[in-house]
Amino acid sequence: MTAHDASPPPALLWFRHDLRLSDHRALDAALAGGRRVLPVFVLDDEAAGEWAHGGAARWWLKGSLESLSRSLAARGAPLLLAKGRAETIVPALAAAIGAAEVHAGRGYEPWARDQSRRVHEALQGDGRGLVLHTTAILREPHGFGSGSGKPYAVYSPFAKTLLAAGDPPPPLPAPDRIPGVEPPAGGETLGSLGLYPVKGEPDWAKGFGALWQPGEEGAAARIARFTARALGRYDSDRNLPGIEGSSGLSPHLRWGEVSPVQVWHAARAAGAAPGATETFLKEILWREFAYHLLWHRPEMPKRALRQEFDAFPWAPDSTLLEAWQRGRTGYPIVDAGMRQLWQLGWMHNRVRMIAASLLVKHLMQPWQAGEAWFHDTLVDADLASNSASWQWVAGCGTDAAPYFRVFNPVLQGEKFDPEGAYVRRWVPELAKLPAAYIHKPWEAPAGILSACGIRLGNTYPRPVVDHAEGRARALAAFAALKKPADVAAGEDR
Ligand SMILES: Cc1cc2nc3c(=O)[nH]c(=O)nc-3n(C[C@H](O)[C@H](O)[C@H](O)COP(=O)(O)OP(=O)(O)OC[C@H]3O[C@@H](n4cnc5c(N)ncnc54)[C@H](O)[C@@H]3O)c2cc1C
Repeated sequence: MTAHDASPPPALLWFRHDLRLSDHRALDAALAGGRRVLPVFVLDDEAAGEWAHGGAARWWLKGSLESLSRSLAARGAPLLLAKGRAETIVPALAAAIGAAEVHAGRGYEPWARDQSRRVHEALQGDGRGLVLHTTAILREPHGFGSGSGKPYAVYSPFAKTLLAAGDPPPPLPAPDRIPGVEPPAGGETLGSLGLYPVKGEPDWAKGFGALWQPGEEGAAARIARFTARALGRYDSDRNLPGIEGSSGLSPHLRWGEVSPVQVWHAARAAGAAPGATETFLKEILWREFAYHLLWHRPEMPKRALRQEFDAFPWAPDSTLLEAWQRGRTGYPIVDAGMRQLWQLGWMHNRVRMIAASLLVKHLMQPWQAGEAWFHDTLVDADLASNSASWQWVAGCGTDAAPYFRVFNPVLQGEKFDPEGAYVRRWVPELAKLPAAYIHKPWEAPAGILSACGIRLGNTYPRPVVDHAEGRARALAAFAALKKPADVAAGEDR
């Protein structure tokens, strides 16, 4: 027997939502015992169905795959790109290279779970195995529950348990070398995957590159920037959309260019005030909670978790929806957020809450319509966090903001963007308004409006709905579902 014969059979590493080389447990396992590896990414839009990556996500994915391909090639194992059904492609490639095992990160979306099952069955039929690893989250949701053994439905005890469990084990380093195998012929190229640009569509993502650097290096740079500049003031500044007060890590986490374990340890190592670090880690746990919920309530992207909301009298209206999508509601903070989303593929968290609240409460549009728009336009579009957050805002999630708490978009703007810096940047037609009117241009005296070049209803819209009227209508609809006492307890924030 020659030394070559004695080497173990190669392994196939199937990259899914974990487009990195460091702290990658599936990669680590694939390489164990000195195995050679074939790294593969499969674009399987059919499996994802209506949740196939949206436009902004596809822009990101292209950049991320480009970066991953470069890193893999430099280490000796070029990435094979493929397009089609994973349960056909992965077993065929495993057979072609004689792999005994396929290693991959576990998927948590209902469609990704079905996909894992189909790939597993197809491989099993060939006498091969699919080994799934935790690459995207901190704690697997299955078998993890509250004292009574039931899955968590409320965030606080969930977060408390995870914080009490202590820091996760340290992240794994990226391997220096990845011995590859000769890839079978016939893969796709980044261009032939057809992610972006889409033929016949305008180049709507042309502004994205100024802010974002998809890929593992971009993620590391963003962590370094955040821990050096903003983590120490995260407690207060994360709510201010006009400054860089949060990490901007969401798309990097979404695509697994960095793991939550790495983010956790980087935040701890930064040595910021314990309060600020803990507040930040709790946000990472909101993401974790969303995955926990999605695993245990796979209907979450489509159906209200609180069933009484099935009877809510939503009033779908395409004109109102479009005014919201285009940033033309007449509420400056909302319009600024919706335009930031369109131009950068990202929106500040506080403004996501205000904009989402206006859509589902003042405008009475079904939360699923907002969820779908975010899915298509966010570079961090993530089925778990997106659906959990929309249900939270709409009041129909298990641990949601009470429905009667209707955000006042003027007060929210004045509180979190007091000088109007954020509105001035994203709604330039209001840029010259004094701060006193920037969140309520309709209250500005005619002379001021005209001096600022604003003609309400022309250069900038009047509010699509009056706040007090919208709030009253939403509360009345809610009252049909709930006891009046719950409604009376409402407050204007
Ligand atoms: C209606 C609505 C829809 C949303 N859709 C998404 C989505 O599709 N994808 C997404 O990643 N986040 C979503 N969020 C959550 C949140 O707005 C973003 O994660 C955050 O704005 C990202 O900015 P950041 O990285 O600077 O956050 P930071 O404040 O720096 O937080 C650090 C990380 O914690 C996680 N995180 C923070 N807040 C939340 C939260 N409320 N829920 C889940 N994870 C959180 C993110 O991974 C984030 O990168 C949504 C929120 C709302 C209100």
